[in-house]
Order: sequence, then C-alpha cells, then structure tokens
Amino acid sequence: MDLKDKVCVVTGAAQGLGRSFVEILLKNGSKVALIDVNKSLGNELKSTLDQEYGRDRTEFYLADVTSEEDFKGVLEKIVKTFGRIDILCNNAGIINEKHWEKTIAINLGGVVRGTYLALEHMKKENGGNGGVIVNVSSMAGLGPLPMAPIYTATKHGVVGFSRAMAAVSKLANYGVRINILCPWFVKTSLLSSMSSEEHIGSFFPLKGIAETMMQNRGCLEADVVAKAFLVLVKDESKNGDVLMIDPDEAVFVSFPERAKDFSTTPVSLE
Ligand SMILES: NC(=O)C1=CN([C@@H]2O[C@H](COP(=O)(O)OP(=O)(O)OC[C@H]3O[C@@H](n4cnc5c(N)ncnc54)[C@H](O)[C@@H]3O)[C@@H](O)[C@H]2O)C=CC1
Ligand SMILES: CC/C=C\CC(=O)/C=C/C=C\C=C\C=C\[C@@H](O)[C@@H](O)C/C=C\CCC(=O)O
Repeated sequence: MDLKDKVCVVTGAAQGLGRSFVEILLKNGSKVALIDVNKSLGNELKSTLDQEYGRDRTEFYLADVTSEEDFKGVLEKIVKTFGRIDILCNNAGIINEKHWEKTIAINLGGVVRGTYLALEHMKKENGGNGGVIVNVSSMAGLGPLPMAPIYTATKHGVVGFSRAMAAVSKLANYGVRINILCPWFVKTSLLSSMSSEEHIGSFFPLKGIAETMMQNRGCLEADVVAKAFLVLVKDESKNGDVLMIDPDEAVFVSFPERAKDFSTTPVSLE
C-alpha cells in the first residue's frame, strides 16, 4: 500500500506509541488526524509537526474514544476536512485495575467504537475507498499479565474482536483490512502507571513481576513498534493478522483455523 497522501486517523496520538505511529505515517507521505483527550499535549504536538511537515498535513481533534458523540462527530469532521479515511489506528489505552470499568470502556470499548464508526466511512459498499485498520493490543492480549487481569482481558478482547471483524470484512467485501499489533513493554508514560497503587489497586504487591520481566528482557523503544505498525498497514496480504513485537524479534502469531485444532489434552467425562 502506497502511503502518499493517504488520510490516516490515530487515537491516543498525543504521546507514546500513538505519536510514533503519527510520525512514521507523516514520514511516508500521509496526512494524519490526531485524536486524544489530552488537549495541551495534542496542541503542542500539532505545533511541532507543523514545523516539520507543514500545517496542512495534520489536524488535532479533542475527543474521548468512550464517547459515541465525540468519536462520531470527530470522524465526520475529519472526512469533511480531508475528504475520506484510508487508515485508522485504534491505539488509545490505559492501565487502571482499580477503575476497571473505565479500562474496559477505553481499551476495548474504544476499539470497538472506532472500528464500527470508521467502517461506515471506509467500506466500499458505502462509497468508501477501503483501507486498513490497525488495533493496538499487547503481548498481554496473547497471555496473562499477572498484575493486570482487566488490562489482560481488554487486550485479549481486542485480538478476538479484530480477528472476527477481519473475517466479516473479507466475507462482506468491505475492502478494509483489520490487523492487530501486540507489543511487549514499551518506554512510554503508560509504564509509570504500573508503579502506582492508584492504577494497579489490590494487585500492587505483584508489580515486581513486570519489573522482573523488563529487567530480564528489556523494554522496546516506540520507534521500533512503529516500524512493525507500518508492516501491518502496508502489506496488502495481511488481514486478521496478529504481529507480536518482543525485544528479540517481530513475528506473526499463528492461530489454528478452527478452535478444534488448538493443541489439546483429552479429558474423561466418565
Ligand atoms: N507502553 C507499553 O508498554 C505498551 C502499550 N501498549 C498499548 O499501546 C497503546 C498506547 O499506549 P502508550 O503509548 O504506551 O500510552 P501513553 O499513556 O503514552 O499514551 C496513551 C494516549 O492515549 C490517550 N488516551 C487515553 N484515554 C483516552 C481516551 N479515552 N480517548 C482518547 N485518548 C485517550 C492519552 O491521553 C495518551 O495521550 C495502549 O493501547 C496500550 O495499551 C501495548 C503494549 C505495551
Ligand atoms: C500492565 C500493562 C503494562 C504495560 C503495557 C503492556 O501491554 C505490556 C505488556 C508486556 C508484556 C506482556 C507479556 C505477556 C506475556 C504472557 O505470555 C504471560 O503469559 C507471561 C506471564 C508471566 C511472565 C512471568 C515471567 O516471565 O517472569
């Protein structure tokens, strides 16, 4: 997929991984709409990007991905300003085990909402041009992260939802590919949430598990994850694919075609 002048939308774009996705898209010639709840960081980033790429290449939109009204309204504004949507990255996410309903609403609800709303503009049957959606999960979407069961559940949910939607899109000929990114720990502000009782709640005594995991295997830089993101965007053979990025390598994860084909152990029901 050639990214020149493509119209992209990134949620949680003001910092961290979102910012890296914005930058790699801009470097590849795309225009990018930045969505975030952090107004000051969003405006600050927009000014920085204006200097490097020109004012017409980006726009910042203040919106909360948990609000149907916000998200729908902003996508409509983006289509009015830029003419269409080719690429969406549902990246906004938090870790908060204490206020777990909020974590589910942002990490899973925001991805579901973003995917459904953007498809209305992107799918070919509605006059859209097709394109690609990348949903940001985590390696915690593939296996448990012991001090973060709700975070783990939301990220497993992102994998399941996105794989199912990729199958829908293929069967219904939406012309939209839907892929999933599963990174290991990345050096962003999200990591500081793990050292706070306010975020981990009653699982706080287990925070050493994550610290040990990072001491043993290190922590990714956001720009490495952005390169993996670009693979999912550009490779037109990828739909419903899960790209895991750990400190040693980036690999596509294979799932059996049918649940029946998982590695299994027979159980006697006698
Ligand atoms: N940092 C890490 O170790 C890893 C992060 N991830 C995932 O990557 C994604 C991005 O995380 P980071 O860049 O690390 O976090 P971050 O905290 O650096 O950035 C997240 C951004 O999302 C925005 N945001 C939060 N709630 C929002 C909402 N309701 N609506 C709109 N924007 C909202 C924040 O204002 C912030 O700018 C998340 O989904 C996270 O779960 C996945 C694997 C590892
Ligand atoms: C709590 C959220 C913090 C950061 C964001 C994030 O998504 C980070 C994820 C990083 C790695 C996740 C790895 C998950 C691995 C699973 O396969 C588990 O099964 C591993 C379980 C225990 C590991 C214990 C150990 O290795 O010592």
